[in-house]
Amino acid sequence: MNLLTVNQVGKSYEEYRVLDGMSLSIKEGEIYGLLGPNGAGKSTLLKIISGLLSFDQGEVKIEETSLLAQPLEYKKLIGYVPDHPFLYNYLTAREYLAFISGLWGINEKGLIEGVLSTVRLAERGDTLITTYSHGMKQKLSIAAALLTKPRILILDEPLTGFDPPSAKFMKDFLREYVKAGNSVLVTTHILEVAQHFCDRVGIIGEGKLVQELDQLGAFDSFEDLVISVMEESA
Ligand SMILES: Nc1ncnc2c1ncn2[C@@H]1O[C@H](COP(=O)(O)OP(=O)(O)OP(=O)(O)O)[C@@H](O)[C@H]1O
Repeated sequence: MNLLTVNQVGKSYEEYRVLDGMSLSIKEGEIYGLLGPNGAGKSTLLKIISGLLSFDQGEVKIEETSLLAQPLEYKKLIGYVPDHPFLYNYLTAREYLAFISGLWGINEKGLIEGVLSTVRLAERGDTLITTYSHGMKQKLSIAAALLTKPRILILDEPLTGFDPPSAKFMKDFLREYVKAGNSVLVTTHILEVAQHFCDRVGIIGEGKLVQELDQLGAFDSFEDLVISVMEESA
């Protein structure tokens, strides 16, 4: 069953048409990787799907909840983790999560401790964010995204800058998350991550999806294939 549907989305930055007839569906329980050359529009699409950027045409929905028609309900169903998360450095993790919960109007006992321990930050929850490493900031950003119990997590380059234990933690965490009937959408330039971590990938070119691939483990020359698709659509 499709959890996320992007239908014929178009987006221009002034004269420049970044997305033009972009359509994409992500199934329940799936980790979907979005690939494409620099400047293809991956981050733009992620921001549109996350409800952070307006678009000129088309529609986006999670199951039957429409981004345009029911923005607040829609945004609770989605958790966005940017590559460089914006955090308040002079708050502690617990204070930051309390602040974000307040913005959503959430006051659920145990929720903050739950998300902190999910990302294994409970022990450092009372230290200032400014003292955190890149990986810890990413984990905190995920914890914040989990506060609304979203059905889809959207992550821009999620494994960049992680040490091997943190990268493994992140992959295991996301695999468990989709097993519970949720979905994950990631962008990555690392084709090994795309092939061995994602269930399916889509390649963007000329503002739309030019190819989707599944059963990724079966490809002997995945890298060559992806590069040739990108070059053909450049
Ligand atoms: N706010 C903006 N105003 C004008 N142009 C923008 C803006 N944001 C992005 N662009 C342009 O839109 C195009 C797509 O950018 P985007 O960041 O979505 O690409 P990307 O596929 O994520 O690239 P990368 O792989 O390099 O991260 C680029 O040409 C970029 O310069």
